Amino acid sequence: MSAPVIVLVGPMGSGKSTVGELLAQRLGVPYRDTDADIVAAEGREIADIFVTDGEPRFRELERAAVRDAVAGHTGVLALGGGAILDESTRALLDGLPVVYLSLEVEEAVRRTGLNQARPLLAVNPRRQWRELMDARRHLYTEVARAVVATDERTPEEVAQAVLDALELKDE
Ligand SMILES: Nc1ncnc2c1ncn2[C@@H]1O[C@H](COP(=O)(O)OP(=O)(O)OP(=O)(O)O)[C@@H](O)[C@H]1O
Ligand SMILES: O=C(O)C1=C[C@@H](O)[C@@H](O)[C@H](O)C1
Ligand SMILES: [Mg+2]
Repeated sequence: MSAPVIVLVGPMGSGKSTVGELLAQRLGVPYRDTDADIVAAEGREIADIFVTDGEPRFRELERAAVRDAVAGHTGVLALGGGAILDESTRALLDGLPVVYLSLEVEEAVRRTGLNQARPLLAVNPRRQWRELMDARRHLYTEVARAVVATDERTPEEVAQAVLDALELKDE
C-alpha cells in the first residue's frame, strides 16, 4: 500500500504549506494539501463551505479528503489545521510519519494576521487562536510521531528539523 512519506499537522500559520512544499522539493516527491483538495473537489473556497454548509460538513469533506490522500499519495502531505478534531480522521493517521509543527500565539498572529482566508480567526485572532490551541494541543501531540517547534526558525530550518526528527535524508 502506498502512503505519504511525511504528514504535517499543526495550527494555522505553523507553516505546513510552506514547509511541506520545501520538503517535497528536497525529497523529490510531490506535495499535497488536503485544504487544496477540498477546494478543488468542491469548486469553492473553504470560507464559503464554512459559511454556507457549516463546520461539521467541512469536517466530513475533510475526512474524505484525508482518506483519499493517505491511500493515494506517496509524497509530502499537509492536513488542514483542524483535521485532527475528527476522531475518524485521527484514526486514518495511525502508524504514519506525522509531524506536528508547533508555534506560540504571538508568532501565529504575526504569520496569519493579514490573511482573511481563515474563517476561524476572522474576529479576534489572538483570542481565537489561543482557544483553538487549548482544545487541540493534546490532539496534535497524540497523532504525532515528532513535534517540531517553528518559532524563530526559518522555513528551511524547520524542514531540516522535520527530516532529522524522522531520520530521513534528502536527495
Ligand atoms: N518558519 C517560518 N518563519 C516565518 N514565517 C513563516 C514560517 N513558516 C511559514 N511562514 C509564513 O507564515 C504564513 C503561514 O504559513 P503557511 O500558509 O505555510 O501555514 P499553514 O500551516 O499552511 O496554514 P493553514 O493551516 O492556514 O493552511 C505564510 O505567510 C508563510 O510565509
Ligand atoms: O484550523 C482549522 O480549523 C482550519 C484550518 C485551515 O487549514 C482550514 O482547513 C480551515 O480554515 C479550518
Ligand atoms: Mg496551509
